[in-house]
Amino acid sequence: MNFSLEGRTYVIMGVANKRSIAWGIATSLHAAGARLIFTYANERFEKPVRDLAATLDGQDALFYQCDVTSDEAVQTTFDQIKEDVGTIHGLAHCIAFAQKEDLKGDFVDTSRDGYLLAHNISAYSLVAVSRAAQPLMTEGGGIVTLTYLGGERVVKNYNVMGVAKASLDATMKYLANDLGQHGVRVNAISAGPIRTLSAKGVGDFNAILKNIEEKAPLRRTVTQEEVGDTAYYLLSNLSRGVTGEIIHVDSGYSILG
Ligand SMILES: CCCCCCc1ccc(Oc2ccc(Oc3cccc(O)n3)cc2)c(O)c1
Repeated sequence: MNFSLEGRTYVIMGVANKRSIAWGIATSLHAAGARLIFTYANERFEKPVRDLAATLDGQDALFYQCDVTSDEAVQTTFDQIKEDVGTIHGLAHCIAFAQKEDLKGDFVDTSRDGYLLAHNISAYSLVAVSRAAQPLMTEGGGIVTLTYLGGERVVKNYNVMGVAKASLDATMKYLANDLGQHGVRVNAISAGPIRTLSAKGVGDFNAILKNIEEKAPLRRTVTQEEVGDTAYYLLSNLSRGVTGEIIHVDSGYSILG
C-alpha cells in the first residue's frame, strides 16, 4: 500500500506564522505530496500565510478566509472550496482562543463570556468545520485537531483553555463516532508545549519548557515538524484503522504523575 499523499488535497486551518504547529503540519503534508488549502481567521493573516506557502516548491496552494465563529462563514468557505477543488481528503483544525485574562489567576474567576468564547472558538469550531467539510470528503478522509494535556489534568494557568480542550477531546470522539460510517476518521494530537504565537498567551513559558527538558522521558521539548509528521500519519492510510484517538507528541511528558 502507498502512503504518499500525491493526488490528495488537505485543508489546513490556523497557520499564523512559521512557528505555528499548523505550519509544521503543512510542511509534512507537502513533503508527502499533498496539495494544500489554507484558511485564516482574518485578512491580517493572509499575507504571512501566502508568503509561507510560496516557499513550498511545486505547491499550488489555495487560500480562503474563514471566521469559525460564524456558521455562515464556515459554510461559505467550504462551498467555495467545493466549487474550486471538488473533493478534499482531510483537514487539520489548528484553531483555539481564550481571553488573556482567563489564562492566568484562579479558574473560579472565569467570566461567562470568557468561558463561552473559549469553547466557541476552541471546541465548537471543530463541529462546525467537520459538518461543512465531511460532504467534500467523497473518497473518505481524515480530520486532525490539536489538544493539550491541560484538558486531561490541571495545568497551572491553562484554566479555561483546559476546560475547552476537555470539551474538544470529547467533541473529537463523538465526531469520530458519527463520521466513521462516511469513511472519515477524526483524531487529535496532544502536543507538548512549543514556542508559538499562541503560547505567548499562557503562563510562564520559559519555566514550562525548562521543566520538560529536565523531566520528560526524552529530556527535550518537541517541534512543529514532529507534530507535523504525526499529523501525516493520522491523515494517511498508515492510520486507516485509527479513529477517536489522542496521540501525545510530547516527549512522553504526559506519562509522568
Ligand atoms: C500554562 C500552560 C503551559 C503549556 C501550554 C501549551 C499550549 C500552548 C499554546 C496553546 O494554544 C493556545 C491557543 C490560543 C490561546 O489563547 C490565546 C493566545 C494568545 C493570546 C490570547 O489572548 N489568547 C492560548 C493557547 C495551547 O492550547 C497549549
